[in-house]
Amino acid sequence: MENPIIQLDGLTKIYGKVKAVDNLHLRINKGEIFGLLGPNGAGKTTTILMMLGLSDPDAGQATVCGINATRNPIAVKRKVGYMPDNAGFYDNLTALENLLYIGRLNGIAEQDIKARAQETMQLVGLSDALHKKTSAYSRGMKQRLGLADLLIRDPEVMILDEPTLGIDPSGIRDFLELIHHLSRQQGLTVLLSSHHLHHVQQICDRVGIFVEGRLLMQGDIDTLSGELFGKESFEVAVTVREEIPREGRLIAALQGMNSVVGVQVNGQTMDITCSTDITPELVRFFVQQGLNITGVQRKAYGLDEIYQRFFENNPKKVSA
Ligand SMILES: Nc1ncnc2c1ncn2[C@@H]1O[C@H](COP(=O)(O)OP(=O)(O)OP(=O)(O)O)[C@@H](O)[C@H]1O
Repeated sequence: MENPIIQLDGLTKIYGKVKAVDNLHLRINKGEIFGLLGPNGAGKTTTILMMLGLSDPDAGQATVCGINATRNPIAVKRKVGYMPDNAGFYDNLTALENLLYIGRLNGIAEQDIKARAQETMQLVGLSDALHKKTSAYSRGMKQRLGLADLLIRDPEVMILDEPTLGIDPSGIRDFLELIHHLSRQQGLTVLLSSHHLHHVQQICDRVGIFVEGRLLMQGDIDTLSGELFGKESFEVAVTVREEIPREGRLIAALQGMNSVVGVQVNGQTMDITCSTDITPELVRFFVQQGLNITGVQRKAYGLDEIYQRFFENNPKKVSA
């Protein structure tokens, strides 16, 4: 059900001759995790700054939590936590001291601050490192502390600019799971920008592909995949013990099956492209043919393929 907490209507920002953001319309629902994807210079940061009321649009408007961000930036800042890609802390202070400082700056009552800071550190999995100076924190720990910095202010929306940048691969998954968990547990709306498609894919409910200031596609992964791959949405690789002839009765029968779009033979593996997921029917077919299946793999198109296909279809956008 539609329940937009972020509404961008015709949002436009022009720098000289560059339309950094060009007539952007976007709705993000309460509790949703939305991924803003796009190459460098696409206009992601400019959009975020306008949503926070830190940059004035040349046309259109950004409404966040029902507040016009341009007219009332202070009210928006109370509802929205923003983590830039270079969030910094006072290195000579401990993590707890940093959070207490942020809590005070944000007007949290003195008698509540310590308990709130400790509770928030627990939420982000840093309870054991409360008294460590942030100079000794790894990049992954700093990003968790960055989340704590937002959460202590009890936001309704979190905007995270390239949150996984610089975190080692094993830490990225945990960090994204944490964002997902927090969003679901607290009903938090999350907008995150990223270049890392397969990371984003793990947790985003919907994504938008943003190029040269324009949102060119938006939707969940299945919808985007359907739009770009159409009839070739699924690929099933079936491996059998026997060598498969490249032509003949078997291939013709497969090609005649409903929703099969293409068949390719590679030794003992057949790659079958189809418009619907007919994996069970394919398995049954192979067994009926007396073949010994040793492996079945269904490949659904992910964001990497979606992105690649998008730019194949729109070569002009590659230069962006
Ligand atoms: N203050 C500014 N003055 C002039 N041009 C700017 C300014 N800020 C951004 N731009 C231009 O606007 C366009 C969009 O930039 P923006 O930083 O929003 O992109 P981005 O998608 O966030 O990219 P990145 O991932 O590199 O940060 C770029 O062409 C950039 O050069």
